[in-house]
Amino acid sequence: MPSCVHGNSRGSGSKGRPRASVTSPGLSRHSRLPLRRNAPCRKDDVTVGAPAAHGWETDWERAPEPTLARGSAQPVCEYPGRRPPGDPMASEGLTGALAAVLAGQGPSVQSCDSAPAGEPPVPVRLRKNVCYVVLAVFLSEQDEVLLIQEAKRECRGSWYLPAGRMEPGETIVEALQREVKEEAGLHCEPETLLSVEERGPSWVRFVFLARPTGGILKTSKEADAESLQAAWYPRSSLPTPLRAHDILHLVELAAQYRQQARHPVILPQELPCDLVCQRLVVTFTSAQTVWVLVGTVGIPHLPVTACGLDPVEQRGGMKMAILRLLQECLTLHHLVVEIKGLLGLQHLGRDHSDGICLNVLVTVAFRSPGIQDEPPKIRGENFFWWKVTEEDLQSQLLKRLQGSSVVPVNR
Ligand SMILES: C[C@@](O)(CCOP(=O)(O)OP(=O)(O)O)CC(=O)O
Repeated sequence: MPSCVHGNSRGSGSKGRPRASVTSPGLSRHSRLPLRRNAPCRKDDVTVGAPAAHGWETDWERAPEPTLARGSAQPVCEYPGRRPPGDPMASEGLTGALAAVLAGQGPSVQSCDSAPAGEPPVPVRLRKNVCYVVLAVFLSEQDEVLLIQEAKRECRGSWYLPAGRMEPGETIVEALQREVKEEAGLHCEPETLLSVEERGPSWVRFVFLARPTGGILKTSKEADAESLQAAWYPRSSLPTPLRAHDILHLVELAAQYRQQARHPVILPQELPCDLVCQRLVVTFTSAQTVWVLVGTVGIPHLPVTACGLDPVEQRGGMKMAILRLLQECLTLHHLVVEIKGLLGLQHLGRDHSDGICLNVLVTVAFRSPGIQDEPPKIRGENFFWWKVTEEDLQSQLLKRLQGSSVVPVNR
């Protein structure tokens, strides 16, 4: 049975009683911030994106004061009258959720564990307070790249990859297919996410490796406001001028992926979300043992942090939201935190739910080189370290960590 490790909560906060890491008017102290205005914020209201192999049937009643086991090296909380987070039911739920996230899927997001201070985050609105961009890299077997010639006044005549801003109500893949059809005349299917670029939570670009599935390449005779034409060029001799040189790195990413796929196919999961948020798989490894940070407010879950659209979080980028959550439970000054990249992406875009959830792999390690075979202490009751003991899951997670087998963010 996986063990859970809590920080010594007695000395911290309000007499060890668990508290919601995020408070919002009208919510009980033990709830998490609901993301969907019309969705109940039940404590265990989490559904797995894929058919729920591991249901969340547990009807958790928040126990009274947890008692600390005596004599244990690490204070291990026992919850009388409540299954402890290490309980097989909770562990099975966590195993299911982690397996789903590692498979590029993910539970839908109903609430978050951390949000910017002050007012609850406002729901995102595409083209109003967030801009999502889709971009396609087509790389033929002859190592040729599909480029389009821009028609816009400010960049007319320059060459770029097919790209464009998403429109309200469409999914990410629908936006990609629309932009490619408009600018290059081709039908396409995405093969995998290659990269995600962000300039803070209000501007995110999704870069895909894609393949043509039909249509007729747009020639200069079909020039219109979307583009002047499209053409294939050898990767070693792209036309000039380019609209921007940022696409050179993206073309190289595509070529590297073609040579050796560093991560499994990762495609957007059509799951609704109201905010720009990140579900974290925060890991600590020692030898071949791996722990994952788990949120305890409600039913044990992979923690979710909401990104703010305020100038501070804009300037700091989406990593700010990750560091904010970690600061709530860890003493970061003696730790090294590394954001490895994406395991998955969730968005639907219907019914005005324009949010996205990025499933992000993060590692935490001690700065000092000394041998540390236990994860860093956790402050408070809202999180604990879950030791992943299920063999297949543990080896999957270690493999992703060792190979950095994730979609890069801003790299
Ligand atoms: C990501 C871009 O470089 C290219 C896509 O922008 P466009 O101006 O081509 O968008 P549409 O008008 O919707 O087609 C723009 C940016 O945000 O940097």
